[in-house]
Amino acid sequence: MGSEQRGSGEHLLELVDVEAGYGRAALVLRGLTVRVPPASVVCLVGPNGAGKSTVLKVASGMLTPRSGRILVCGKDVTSRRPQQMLEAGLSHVLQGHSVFKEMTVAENVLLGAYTLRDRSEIADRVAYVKELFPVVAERWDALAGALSGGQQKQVEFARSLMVSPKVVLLDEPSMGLDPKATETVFAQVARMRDAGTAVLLVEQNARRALEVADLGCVLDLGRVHISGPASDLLADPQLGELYLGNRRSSTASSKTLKTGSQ
Ligand SMILES: Nc1ncnc2c1ncn2[C@@H]1O[C@H](COP(=O)(O)OP(=O)(O)OP(=O)(O)O)[C@@H](O)[C@H]1O
Repeated sequence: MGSEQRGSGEHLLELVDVEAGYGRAALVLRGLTVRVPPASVVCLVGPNGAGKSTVLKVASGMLTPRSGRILVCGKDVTSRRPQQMLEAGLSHVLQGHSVFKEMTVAENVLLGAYTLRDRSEIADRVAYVKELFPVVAERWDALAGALSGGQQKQVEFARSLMVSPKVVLLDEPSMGLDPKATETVFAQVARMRDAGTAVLLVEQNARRALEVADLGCVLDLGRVHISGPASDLLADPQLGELYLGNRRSSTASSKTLKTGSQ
């Protein structure tokens, strides 16, 4: 087994040489390796259909890989079911809006605690998410449907944090939001990271997401095409033109970018 296939234990989450697809259709992920270090935001960018959301589905157990390994803190959790992945420390915030609009903010957030039995632990987590997301505290008893799209997204973040995950998997959190709400959501992603929860982030808004991220991976055709510090991806003129909508760019800093996996 090569070093690429062994878990280092230094990362919270590792997907190593993962191949995955849907049913009998062709593979979507073709030997992909992505690693999430502690207290970091790792952003996956790339063209439509590259397999970004599929990476998150594999990590949360919604899709079983055909080969490769998934490790959480060095422990092999490959092929576990969604609830077991949640228990291992991986919490998935799906694309689109998943709040229950006819329920209160409190009820929505507490749904994230359904696996917890200890009342004092639940109370501690409620206090934690209320502090992290002030709007959750302010609108605790309101119907979730009465909140704006950006506020509802923060309710989803709060729900995902109730189980004290090691890594939150965020799929397109800015989708459908106006620019102001998008800014709030990205600021909250940074706050989650700063408060100690690592984030694996998929975003169409690649430039803004890389500004928040520590590391970036450019996916293409189910593999990591380039990876490195997010600031270097942002500064790379070729990547800027191909993936970030730059017309032209001034600085090239490709020396810290790696072709392939992190
Ligand atoms: N449930 C599914 N069943 C069959 N094929 C699927 C399913 N979900 C995704 N795919 C296919 O897998 C490929 C990768 O999709 P995925 O959603 O992971 O890409 P993506 O990089 O997140 O794209 P986008 O930026 O458009 O969201 C696409 O060809 C897509 O059609």
